[in-house]
Amino acid sequence: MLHDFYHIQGEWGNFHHGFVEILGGGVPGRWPRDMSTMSRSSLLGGHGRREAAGRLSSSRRRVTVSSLNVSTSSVEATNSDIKEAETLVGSIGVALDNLPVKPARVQSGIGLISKRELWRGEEILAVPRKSWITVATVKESPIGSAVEGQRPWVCLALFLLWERSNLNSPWKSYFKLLPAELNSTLFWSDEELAELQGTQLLGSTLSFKEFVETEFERVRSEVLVPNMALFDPSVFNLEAFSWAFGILRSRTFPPLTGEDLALVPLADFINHGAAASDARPSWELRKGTGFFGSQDALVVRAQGDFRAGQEVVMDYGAEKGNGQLALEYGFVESAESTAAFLQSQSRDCFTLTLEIPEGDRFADDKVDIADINGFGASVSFDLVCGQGPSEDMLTYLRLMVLDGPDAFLLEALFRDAAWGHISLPVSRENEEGICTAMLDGCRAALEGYGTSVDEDVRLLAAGIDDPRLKVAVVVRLGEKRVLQELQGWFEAHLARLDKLEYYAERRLRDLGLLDDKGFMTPWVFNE
Ligand SMILES: C[S@@+](CC[C@H](N)C(=O)[O-])C[C@H]1O[C@@H](n2cnc3c(N)ncnc32)[C@H](O)[C@@H]1O
Repeated sequence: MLHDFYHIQGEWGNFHHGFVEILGGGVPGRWPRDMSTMSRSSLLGGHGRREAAGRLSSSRRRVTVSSLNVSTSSVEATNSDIKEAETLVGSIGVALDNLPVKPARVQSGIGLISKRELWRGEEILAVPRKSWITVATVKESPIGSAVEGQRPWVCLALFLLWERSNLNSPWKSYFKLLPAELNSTLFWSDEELAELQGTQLLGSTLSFKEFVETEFERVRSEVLVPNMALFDPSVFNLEAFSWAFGILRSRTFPPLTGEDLALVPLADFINHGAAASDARPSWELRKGTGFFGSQDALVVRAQGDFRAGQEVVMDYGAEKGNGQLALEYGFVESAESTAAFLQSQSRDCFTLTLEIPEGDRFADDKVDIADINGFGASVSFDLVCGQGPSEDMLTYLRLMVLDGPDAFLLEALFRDAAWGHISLPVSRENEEGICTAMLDGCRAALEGYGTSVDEDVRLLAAGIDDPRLKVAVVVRLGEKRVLQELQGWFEAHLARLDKLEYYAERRLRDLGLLDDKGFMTPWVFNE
């Protein structure tokens, strides 16, 4: 089953839950089922490089991706793009002169530059609802009745394709400024994707492609074919639909997502950057009172302090790893230099999906215990460098491998307390079991990559000119670093199994039958 626009994530899925909850389809990272086949998504399937189709303005910029250092990107926003952006600001009812920011050419295409010093939390612009592109906008358009009942993102995608050829469109300037080519991995050629061999990003990318293709087929039969007079097949084709999907994924932010999905011209010129220090979202909805024409507005707030002349940036998602940035936006974040990059691992991510095997003889009890504690038969854990496995992940692992003499903890009598009991080591066998499972899984995953950590480090140090190749190297290196660290953690854990206290000792101690040094108390001894 395919899921909604914002939860289309495979099991990267919630590489922030949901990176690809596209469900189904051999996405790497699912343990134990795919332990041996992890990270071996097929590259077959003819996903050639796609040009955004349809009637595109010839003045379209090609936005290329930054890579190692987001500020090194080679992007071509022309002076006429900036003029167009200024026209756009006027056309959406915002007075450019009153704004503390202005559109400008920056290394990531068009961006916003501050005209004066800005403080964290300060409002930098507000775009009134009437200038947004929403489902309501689509409903009122000539294609409104044809898209009735479709999901918000589908409505908006079709509207984008419809409206960009409308010479009288109130968003004419906006459409001229949308990039014709996107760098999301969704638009990479087979050759480029081959550089992602073994990565979760490859799995997620292929899941995205499949999702978009399946959706397009459905939309074609439900909307396009029955309304041929409205939808010219040369404009409303898969390539164009994929482009529209890519535009929506890369230019919409909370809170205007899901049912409230909206494109907000001007607000979406803000680029991603590390200067953002405020955890609060940059996009904020201001409800209008209705009095004196006051209407809802999308307010963009500064997430950090900015000097005059500095580019104002926001964080597209502190929880997003480089793989997710590459998939959704076509760039990765890292430090200024290779050396600094190798130090910084904040965007290195790997999403591990664990599941209780259906064939486990205690599967029903285990799933029941997982359910009671807010987990399911399968759970995704986002792993990042420097943090080690979470307590929940260790507990879930212990539950997964619980067997033999420890299985009494699965009995109905213990149902409510079981999670608490297994949140600490249960037995040496159980703890060894989780280490072995994880070490096997890590090894299999690492073997699935086309290159080693050392090879990637050498490539980066030598300098990579091709921005997409850099993205690939940064992502695959990041995933491997997380896996290696995890491997190190479980190796060390395995070595300390003799020093851990297990369930049986804990019980005796709780009952006062074991002293602090682990010896039986005399009372027991005398028994
Ligand atoms: C919301 S738009 C921002 C406006 C965009 N720069 C433009 O020219 O229209 C998001 C897109 O901008 C680009 N972008 C944003 N931040 C970036 C960064 N830090 N490095 C490289 N590209 C970035 C990516 O192409 C991304 O998909």
